[in-house]
Amino acid sequence: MQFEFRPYQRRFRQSLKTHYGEWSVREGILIRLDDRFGEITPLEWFGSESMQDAIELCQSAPHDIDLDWIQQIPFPACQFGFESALNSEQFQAMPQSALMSDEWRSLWDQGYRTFKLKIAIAPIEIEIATVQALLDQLPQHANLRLDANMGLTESETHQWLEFCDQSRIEFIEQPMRTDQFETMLKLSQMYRTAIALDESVSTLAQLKACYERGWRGIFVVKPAIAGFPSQLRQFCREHQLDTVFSTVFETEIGRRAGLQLAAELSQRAVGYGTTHWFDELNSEDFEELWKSL
Ligand SMILES: O=C(O)CCC(=O)c1ccccc1C(=O)O
Ligand SMILES: [Mg+2]
Repeated sequence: MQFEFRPYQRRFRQSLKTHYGEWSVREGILIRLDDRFGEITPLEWFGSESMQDAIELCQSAPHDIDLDWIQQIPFPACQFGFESALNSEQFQAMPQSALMSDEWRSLWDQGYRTFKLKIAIAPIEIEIATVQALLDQLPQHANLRLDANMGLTESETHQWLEFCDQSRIEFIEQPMRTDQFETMLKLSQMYRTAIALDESVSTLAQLKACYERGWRGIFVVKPAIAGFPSQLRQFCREHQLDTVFSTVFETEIGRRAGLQLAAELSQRAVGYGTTHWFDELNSEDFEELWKSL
């Protein structure tokens, strides 16, 4: 197969604020194998390879690539990009969760019924009050998820879970650091509100390790950084994992491949409602995306 690649940069309409700080430009790589497309979107702070690693891998690739070469790729975001290019089929629509910016109403009008809010950015009392105010406004049948990106202490996590148990929150995502696994496991058994692991399970190897250590709560799966889709599919099926599939801000190319896996493997609304965060590279036509770079 003839291989080509094109790096891209995509600016957020407004920077995304998380516990890690602000994110203003997404960098990735579109790849092409004959007439099939794939996408590489590293997320180094989640433990994937860096953008530099991915570029170097693409630069060192032969012009004519075969399956053996693809199977030897050592990096998870590259594994996803190449293998999903081989297998790009059609995808099925799934209910989507919108990553909230300021306004939920326009997202509601676009059809979203599940929303996700980043927390652990401001002091906890302020954030709990904000979430309460939001719940007071949202229609009863809306779902709300909270994502702390590892930013809470154990006592703050208790505080949030107590609040969530009194309200209607679907889950809290990655409340604490990955080295606090045992504490999160204990907390997941103490409250009605579920905990979803995200940073703890960003690659398939980590996901397997958390399963083996006893995690039976929700697993956030970011297929674009999880490694070979074929291996991910096999593990999720074998163990009937309760999963939420989630974007790392791919273009439509990586996103379709992720949604296709989600439709096969997950029951929950997918965390791919993020197109409102970008003005550029929003086309749904792969050829057009490719040509624009
Ligand atoms: O999962 C979603 O609903 C939206 C995507 C999201 O929050 C995200 C996007 C890029 C990197 C990290 C994260 C995250 O879940 O922490
Ligand atoms: Mg998360």
